[in-house]
Amino acid sequence: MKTVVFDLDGTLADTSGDLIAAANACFRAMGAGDMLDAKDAGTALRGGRAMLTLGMQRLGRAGDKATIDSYYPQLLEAYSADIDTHTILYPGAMDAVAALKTAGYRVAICTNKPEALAELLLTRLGVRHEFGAMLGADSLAVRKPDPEHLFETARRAGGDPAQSILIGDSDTDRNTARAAGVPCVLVTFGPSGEDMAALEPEALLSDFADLPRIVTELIGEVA
Ligand SMILES: O=C(O)COP(=O)(O)O
Ligand SMILES: [Mg+2]
Repeated sequence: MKTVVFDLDGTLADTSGDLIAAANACFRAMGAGDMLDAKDAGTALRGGRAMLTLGMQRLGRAGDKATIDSYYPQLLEAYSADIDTHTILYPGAMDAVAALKTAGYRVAICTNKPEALAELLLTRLGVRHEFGAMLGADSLAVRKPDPEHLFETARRAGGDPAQSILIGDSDTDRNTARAAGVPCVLVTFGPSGEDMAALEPEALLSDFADLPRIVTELIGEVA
């Protein structure tokens, strides 16, 4: 069974606002001010450690890995307390998911967000039940860019891993798909949109309305 596997942050949802707020709560707890703002959305979509690392650089403490490690749990706690205040699904994302399911594809999510947070966010957004499987960063012993994370996501959705496709927004997603030997579609509507073409995905996606057609072109129709 052919499976369309989606990344979450920066692909299905713009989570950057709530992620930045959670990171700033940590910097305030350190006695610093808000170190990140909306212009740091690209860093936010790479996850909590990326945001803490950038803020510590701005504080002139770039090498302070111990502080980053010690504040990471606090960041996750702040984030889970306010996970869907600013977060929105990208326009047309769920219409594309519905169209893919109607066409017979399995749909699933493979994210490097911790599984419990991804579950919470998808449930709050009211869309968890739309996906046949959802694997997070800690669901397996490996995570993206290890291709097994993608393969196991497809399997748990009832799909054939070799007949999957990954829709993502980052070099991690691109590298995962390449290691898996499956096509990759990268979205261009996020903050790093103009950099996506340089990663040479099999297709670029600027509007979710185009996704069903692109998927069929790349992995074929469901028989
Ligand atoms: O939180 C991260 O590291 C990124 O999450 P993603 O894999 O859904 O983009
Ligand atoms: Mg992403």
